[in-house]
Amino acid sequence: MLLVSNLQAGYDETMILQNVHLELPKGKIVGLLGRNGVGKTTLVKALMGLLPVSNGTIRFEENEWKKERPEARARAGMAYVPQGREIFSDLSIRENLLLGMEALPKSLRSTSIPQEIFQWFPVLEEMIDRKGGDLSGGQQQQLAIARAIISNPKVLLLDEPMEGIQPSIVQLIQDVLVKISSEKDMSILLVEHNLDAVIACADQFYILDKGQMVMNGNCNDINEDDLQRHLAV
Ligand SMILES: Nc1ncnc2c1ncn2[C@@H]1O[C@H](COP(=O)(O)OP(=O)(O)OP(=O)(O)O)[C@@H](O)[C@H]1O
Repeated sequence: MLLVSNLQAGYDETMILQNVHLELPKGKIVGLLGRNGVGKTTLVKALMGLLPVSNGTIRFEENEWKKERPEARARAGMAYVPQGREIFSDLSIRENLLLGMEALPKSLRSTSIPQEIFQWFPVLEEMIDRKGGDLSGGQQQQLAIARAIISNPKVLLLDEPMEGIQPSIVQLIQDVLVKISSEKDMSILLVEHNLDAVIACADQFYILDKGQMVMNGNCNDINEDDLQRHLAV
């Protein structure tokens, strides 16, 4: 679905990512782990077209992404939930969700919110007219994910969705991710610090260290000692 080869990207003169390889198969959840500042967000931004790529390739289905803008990537089926969520605080849950449908072609847009969104995240229906800024952190994160998946993307990029969220909501988000990846055949890249969250819901994992992929594999075969070597601060 998404294949990254030899990717090099960074900010102005500072290269952060070096020869990065990553494969996100259709309908699978891939965890991207790494310590603070190793380049996880930089990679996600490069995939979404928010940062230029200096070298290497990003293939999405049959296309090679080069200079396509984020809006074009969104229309083609990529959705992104940035770290810190970035929901619209002054808009209601309903208005935030309706804005999420803007990524769909006009002919597919609806004026009503698909019921499945509320089956996954019931609290959003209960509080539908409440402003985004008046929600708890966990409720805002549910809204941010719901807004991203409302357009039925093929690929969902999530940057640390469990950060600062209480355990019961972490569990709910993990369960929803597993459900939508299998029911909708959605490919999910889950950027995480938290190894337990990746083990709980991902199929495969990658570890980034100082801008390079140092380890990857299947979550069923994780050797936690090896992983901790790369993740310990
Ligand atoms: N806009 C920017 N301009 C210059 N350097 C930046 C910019 N944003 C990030 N960096 C640097 O790029 C490096 C990688 O940052 P990045 O945010 O990708 O790491 P990360 O792995 O996502 O970290 P965290 O887990 O803390 O979010 C860091 O050294 C950071 O200081």
